[in-house]
Amino acid sequence: MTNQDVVVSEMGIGAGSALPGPSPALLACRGAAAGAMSLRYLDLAAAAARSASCSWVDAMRASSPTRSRAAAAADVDEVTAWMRKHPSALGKFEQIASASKGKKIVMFLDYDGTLSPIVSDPDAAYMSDAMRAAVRDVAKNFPTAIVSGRCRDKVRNFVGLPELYYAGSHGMDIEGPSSNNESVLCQPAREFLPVIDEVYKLLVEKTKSTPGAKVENNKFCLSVHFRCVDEKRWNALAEQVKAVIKDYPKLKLTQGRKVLEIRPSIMWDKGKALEFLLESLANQLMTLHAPLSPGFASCSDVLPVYIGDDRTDEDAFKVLRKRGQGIGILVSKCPKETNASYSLQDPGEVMDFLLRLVEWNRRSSSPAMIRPRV
Ligand SMILES: O=P(O)(O)OC[C@H]1O[C@H](O[C@H]2O[C@H](CO)[C@@H](O)[C@H](O)[C@H]2O)[C@H](O)[C@@H](O)[C@@H]1O
Repeated sequence: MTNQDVVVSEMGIGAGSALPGPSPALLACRGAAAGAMSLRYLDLAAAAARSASCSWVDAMRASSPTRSRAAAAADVDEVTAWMRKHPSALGKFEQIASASKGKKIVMFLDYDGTLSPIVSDPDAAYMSDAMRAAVRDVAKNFPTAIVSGRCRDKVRNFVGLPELYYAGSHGMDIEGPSSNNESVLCQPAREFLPVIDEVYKLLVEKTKSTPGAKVENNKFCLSVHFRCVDEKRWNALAEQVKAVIKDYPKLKLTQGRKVLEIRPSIMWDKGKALEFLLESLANQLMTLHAPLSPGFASCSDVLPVYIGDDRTDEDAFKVLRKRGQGIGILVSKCPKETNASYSLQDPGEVMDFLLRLVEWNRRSSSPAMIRPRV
């Protein structure tokens, strides 16, 4: 197998398989990106005829439409239908709260596009102080983990809360709260470190002729950023990336928001990280409250809530669906194919949801008020 055949797993392309058919909703977003409103099925056929790198580029456009594009994205009926399937987690807050009654919430939060707004410079994706305070409050109430494509150290520095769990490099680098003696808990791709460093250097060299291109070293994976590159050069840049990784059959390409990601072809993703963390966190809860019991993580007493905005978060949403346990919330302004059950529009709404959850937990765990007799 050559790397030309390797996979954009989030789009459902297996090695050597046909191109993915973007959903009508995705096409609508992409259609808006092109300034056209009625692409849909005709475009599906056209999309299938394009080259693999074109499909990456199309998928990247679809995954991160600009605000005006998103606003124009789909017609009202399509948005209404999508919202019916993935209602607002704020609008349905009472439903979510009642699903968590008697259960211990475990909170999983993606970083970019979920806690911080998407910005042009990946090194300047700061989280607001208000969001940091909200996440700190969440962590006081529920075990909380940040699950990110970023290098673990970088995302921990951005968030700045040592009491949390962090899963960096799309879950391939997991650490516990800094108070733990052994804070690194899981690094399933350790053997790939030298090859990732090698490919990083090659990609920097290869892409330096493309104005605006940026390669980010996320330790166990790499990101090639397209956001500041003229769209006319996107196909050529995708080709440059493919030309480098074709010699590395143990690496695969995936796609995110205006980014191509290069990572080890191991069966590990944000979904696996969620399962690993659920097991660790649940065991920790059990040692605090009752004797350790194996398999507690699958017990119905635990309610994982995962909030994320990107294709890579779909691996975690899928795990929740498969387990029939927990709540997946997609952060998106426009219809996207997703395994999440609920939606929020942007990091501002994520913060409102987190604050509401904290307030609900505070009220429901405080002793009932004793009314004076009259
Ligand atoms: O899993 P995440 O925490 O969502 O990380 C995914 C990627 O996020 C970052 O890139 C994205 O955000 C940047 C800053 O807003 C933006 O410039 C870029 O276009 C987005 O793709 C991060 O830089 C990547 O390394 C992560 O893989």
